[in-house]
Amino acid sequence: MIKKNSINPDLVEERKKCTFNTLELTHLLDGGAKKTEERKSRETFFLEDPQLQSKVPLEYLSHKEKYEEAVRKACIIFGKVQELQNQGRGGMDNFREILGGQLGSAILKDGNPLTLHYVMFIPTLMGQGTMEQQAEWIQKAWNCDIIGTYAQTELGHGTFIRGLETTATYDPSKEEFVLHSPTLTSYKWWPGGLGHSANYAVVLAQLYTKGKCYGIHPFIVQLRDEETHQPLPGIKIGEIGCKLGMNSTNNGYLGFDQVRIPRTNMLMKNSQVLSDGSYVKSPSSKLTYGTMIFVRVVIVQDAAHYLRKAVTIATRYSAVRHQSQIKPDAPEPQIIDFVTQQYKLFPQIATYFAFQYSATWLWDVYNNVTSELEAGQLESLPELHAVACCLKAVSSADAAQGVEICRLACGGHGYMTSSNLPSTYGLVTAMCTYEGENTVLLLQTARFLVKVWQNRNNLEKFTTVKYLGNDLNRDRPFQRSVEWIIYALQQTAARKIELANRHINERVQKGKAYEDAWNESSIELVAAAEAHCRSFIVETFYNTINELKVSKELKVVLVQLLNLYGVYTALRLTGDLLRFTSITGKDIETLQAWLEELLALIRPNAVGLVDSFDIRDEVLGSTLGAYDGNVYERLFEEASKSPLNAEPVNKSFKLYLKPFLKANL
Ligand SMILES: CCCCCCCCCCCCCCCCCC(=O)SCCNC(=O)CCNC(=O)[C@H](O)C(C)(C)COP(=O)(O)OP(=O)(O)OC[C@H]1O[C@@H](n2cnc3c(N)ncnc32)[C@H](O)[C@@H]1OP(=O)(O)O
Ligand SMILES: Cc1cc2nc3c(=O)[nH]c(=O)nc-3n(C[C@H](O)[C@H](O)[C@H](O)COP(=O)(O)OP(=O)(O)OC[C@H]3O[C@@H](n4cnc5c(N)ncnc54)[C@H](O)[C@@H]3O)c2cc1C
Repeated sequence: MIKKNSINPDLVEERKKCTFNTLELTHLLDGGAKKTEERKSRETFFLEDPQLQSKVPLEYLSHKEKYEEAVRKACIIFGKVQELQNQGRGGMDNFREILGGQLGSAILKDGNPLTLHYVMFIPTLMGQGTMEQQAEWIQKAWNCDIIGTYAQTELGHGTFIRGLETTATYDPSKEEFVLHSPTLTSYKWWPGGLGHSANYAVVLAQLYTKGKCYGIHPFIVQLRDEETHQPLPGIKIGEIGCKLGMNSTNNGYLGFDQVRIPRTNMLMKNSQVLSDGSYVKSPSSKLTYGTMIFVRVVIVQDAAHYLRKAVTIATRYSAVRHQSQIKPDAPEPQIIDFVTQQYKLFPQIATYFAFQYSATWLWDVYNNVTSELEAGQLESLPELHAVACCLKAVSSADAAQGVEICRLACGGHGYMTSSNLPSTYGLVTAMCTYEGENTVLLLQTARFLVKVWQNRNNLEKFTTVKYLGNDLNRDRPFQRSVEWIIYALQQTAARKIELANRHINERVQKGKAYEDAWNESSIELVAAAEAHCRSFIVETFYNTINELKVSKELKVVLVQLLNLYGVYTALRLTGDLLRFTSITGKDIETLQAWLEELLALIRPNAVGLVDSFDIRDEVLGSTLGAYDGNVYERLFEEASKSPLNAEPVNKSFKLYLKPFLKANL
């Protein structure tokens, strides 16, 4: 039914209006023309493989069938990844695309049961294993001779990992650890792939040796027989059931009944238990948390990718959809011409760019700090932890909200699963919880900020908090510029940190314990961490755009997006700006007028911008967002796949409706 090769005329017109070269932007976002070519070839390699097509839309499968289909595809995908590696075409880009929102969510729409193997099991072996342990385990894991997961969270504790209850007690007579789950709440609960896919796990447990507890440590534990996949003796394992989304990830539970593992299965790069049971301390107890930092860093990139996918769908749909009237007797406009619609969409486009640049910055810093840690230098770890926590929290929260705004922007059709917006929301909103619940992570950033604030005469060693050295009383008069907005956001963040710190101190002076004072001030602390993060994101966007070497035409558009992101952020924080800077009501009107001007300036390039993201139709997976804009034909085609439409009369008519109708005659 879909008219092949026919592009919706509205989209044809939109593409004519574009003022810059979309290919130039595609190359910029990919990191160069060669990278674009490589990405496209990878996409073709995966997306055009007939084995990776699904006959029936996922939504119509049962929970069990979904899982089985996901495992089938996951095995093919990673078989293909190994094929690429053998051809010398392997590398990080493959993994990022295949496990994240860029490509992975196209093939496995509702999560991948093997993700944790690559995203957490292997990185933990690499980051926490000694050289000998790496030699023993990593090759097996890369070859997929074993499949692992990361089992940290328990039924009773996810956030407070010092409170985990699983124990690993050293028995020097046999040189073994005994893993045990002493209570129901100590059962591991949530690890991806744990239910029925993984046969190994890195298990985080409280280490006991010589009668003393040394806190949580990572252990490699075999869960299932390598041949039969039967759970090993003492292992109680299963899947935790249906969730809001990610229903193919096979999140599982796990209990231990006195399970023995060799001493050498404790990952001992940072701390060790010697054969006689003596404990050798790590240079920092927080090195055990290294894998979590890694995943928080990659989540920022993933959040950006999901957001650009959603906004591509909603922008193309808004260019094709006609509804209502702006003037009497005028034809129904494209809904993208309603300014309120532009206000829903264009800030999401700008937000994607903002997150993309922060994600790139964070990835580079993460790699530098990791090299420093390898060399035994720990100085930069607290700042990396603080910035990774707040960027993970703000990007996941804003992306989830942005995807929901895009869904609402598509009206009723956005509510269809075939729009792919509901399931995208399911994937993105999970990010707000996993890998550290967002409020908790913002409080971690606040802890760092308060400490820095208390020692703000000594800011040289930091990168992200230099502004805390500025004189808070030095006012910069309002200007309609991003530079002023950055100043205002930093001023707001600094003031909020100062206030929260002051309120903690006041509470302490009134006799409260510091921890209680902290808890009572925590609403302000979270707000301070968020403000700090927002000022960082705008500043990073600004610095990146200033350094870009691109054509004049593209630069103009990127600066418009930067300005839009800045003014949109500022207007969302109007109350804060009025409170912490000398901005006036009149100045706010100026910002509002600027926002409206920017929406109008971006309007002709909206479709061009999302086209530049160059997301294939299979990756969008949406009836509303395809490149050709044949929305209504696609909606009909998808409706025809409903199993209820396979027969004109459903058996429920005979069974229930007919007798019911008769009874009411
Ligand atoms: C192969 C390539 C792949 C590419 C892939 C690309 C695709 C992406 C796909 C993504 C899919 C991802 C799927 C992942 C699924 C989710 C997995 C999980 O949730 S797993 C489960 C995830 N679970 C969670 O995330 C649990 C969240 N909970 C926690 O992280 C912690 O318990 C806590 C941080 C909240 C508190 O910890 P606690 O020990 O009580 O700490 P205190 O508060 O007492 O602070 C003490 C001191 O420690 C400091 N510090 C703290 N952390 C760190 C750190 N990481 N570091 C350094 N320092 C740190 C802190 O600053 C403080 O310093 P100071 O002030 O004293 O100087
Ligand atoms: C889809 C998904 C996949 C996951 N995959 C894995 C996995 O593979 N491996 C794994 O080990 N875990 C996994 N998890 C678990 C995840 O990491 C935890 O759910 C997460 O860290 C939050 O912990 P929690 O569930 O205990 O929440 P809780 O900490 O109970 O949070 C509940 C509320 O309490 C508040 N709260 C808690 N502590 C504080 C505090 N100190 N200050 C202020 N407020 C606080 C929170 O802000 C929140 O509002 C996954 C979770 C999800 C949803």
